[in-house]
Amino acid sequence: MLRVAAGSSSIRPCLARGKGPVQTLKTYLPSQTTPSKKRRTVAIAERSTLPTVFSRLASSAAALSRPQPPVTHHEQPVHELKPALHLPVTRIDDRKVVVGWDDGEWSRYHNIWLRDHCRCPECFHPITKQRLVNTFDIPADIRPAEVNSTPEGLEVKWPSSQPHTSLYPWSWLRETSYDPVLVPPRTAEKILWGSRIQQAPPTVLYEEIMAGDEGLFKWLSNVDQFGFCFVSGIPPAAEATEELATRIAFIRETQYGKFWDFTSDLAKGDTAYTTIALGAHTDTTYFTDPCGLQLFHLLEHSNGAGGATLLVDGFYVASILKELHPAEYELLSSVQIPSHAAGEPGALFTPTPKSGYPVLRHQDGELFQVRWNNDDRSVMKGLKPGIVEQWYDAIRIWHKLLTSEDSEYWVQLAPGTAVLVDNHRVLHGRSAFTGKRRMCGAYLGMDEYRSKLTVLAEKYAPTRPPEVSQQPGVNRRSIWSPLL
Ligand SMILES: C[N+](C)(C)CCCC[C@H](N)C(=O)O
Ligand SMILES: O=C(O)CCC(=O)C(=O)O
Repeated sequence: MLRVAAGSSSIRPCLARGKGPVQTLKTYLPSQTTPSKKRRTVAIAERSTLPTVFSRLASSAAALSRPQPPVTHHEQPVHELKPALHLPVTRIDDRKVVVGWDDGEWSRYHNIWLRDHCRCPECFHPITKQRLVNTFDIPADIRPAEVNSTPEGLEVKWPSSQPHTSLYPWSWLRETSYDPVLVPPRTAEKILWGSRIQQAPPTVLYEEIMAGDEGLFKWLSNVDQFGFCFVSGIPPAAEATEELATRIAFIRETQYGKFWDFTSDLAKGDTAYTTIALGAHTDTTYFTDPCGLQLFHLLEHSNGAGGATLLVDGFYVASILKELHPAEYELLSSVQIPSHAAGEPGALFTPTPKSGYPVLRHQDGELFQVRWNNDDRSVMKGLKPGIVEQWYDAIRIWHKLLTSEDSEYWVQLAPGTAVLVDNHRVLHGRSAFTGKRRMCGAYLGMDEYRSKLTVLAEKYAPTRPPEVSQQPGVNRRSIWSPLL
């Protein structure tokens, strides 16, 4: 879900309608064989505690006109309307098991898929959450000997040649249903912003973060929503800043070192180590996997001026480009950009593939990464001749939007306040400066950041209680966690 922060753009009216650029979640269209989705009403008062209880229509002719699945031995024939615990209808259907839900949906699970996803302690390690069953020992044509709907879930008895009983909780089956997809992937709400974010930039107190995981969760949740978050009240020292960074995860070491403390002395072969202005960019575009987070803390700036920090929400600017210049958006989403870091004699970094990656990267139609550093861009050898000028037109429009007054958020950092930036979304830069300026900080890996946020969210914002109680002595994480 994308939302545009208040007053963020002159074109807001066209964005405001849908509360900003709204993600279009794929909508599943059931196959012809799927019975009507008309809701079945609950005929019997008693309902199980199961999150989804299949209930059967008792009387409406409309329901009976619908093709009914064959009655199996555990279904209550419609004429017997005695109170009973109603569970999802299940049946073996050649190479699949079919589950009928109380909302009229039907899910189909391939037999091989079910056997491969058994989570009993023999098949799935309860502590390490790793698969133990040998997928390749499962006969390709495996077929259940029996399926039963039980209050705990779908019970599958596998044939005597492979004797085994599996149990799949109903809500796990619903969550993982792929034919059809019943629960679309959850994406955290992103709040897109322009220059007016300066009125209320996300900020967390250093002491709150250092005091415990709740403060850390608040900090990272802000980064997840806004793409950046300030930390105020930090002791103006490199040591405290490094300690702050490692609250998230181990620091990602690069050719610039682990924790960096830099100034304009060209100690490293990069213009960051000079006094020149740096336009809005994301870092390490020359890595196959650009660094995930970047922490900046200005420790000193004396005898000079300038050196202001620039932040631009790449997702916000991309949403405007998509709205106003769809053809250029498409070019920035497809043309690969090669990149390099060649300022150190002992290193020459380029990504794999060497042809690089587009500025705007998508998964299932959703923008998930912005990669843009025009200074580090290599020779555009891969451009098709027929689109060279269009591509330059596209990056010119992109640059114009990035550098518009509406997009740029300028802030003068000072000792004691750091900023943590999602380097896959928010571009940063700085104005030229004079005098002695000392900046420290660190890179963190995207996977390490997402892991920490996920673990904190399990504790402070669980999406649902663990499906089944844990085996004693194992870690708190459910073997049925939707995150696995
Ligand atoms: C942050 N630190 C000063 C260590 C290095 C900056 C490197 C910047 C480089 N041009 C890039 O975009 O990756
Ligand atoms: O010096 C700064 O404020 C930022 C430098 C920069 O853009 C970088 O290190 O990537």
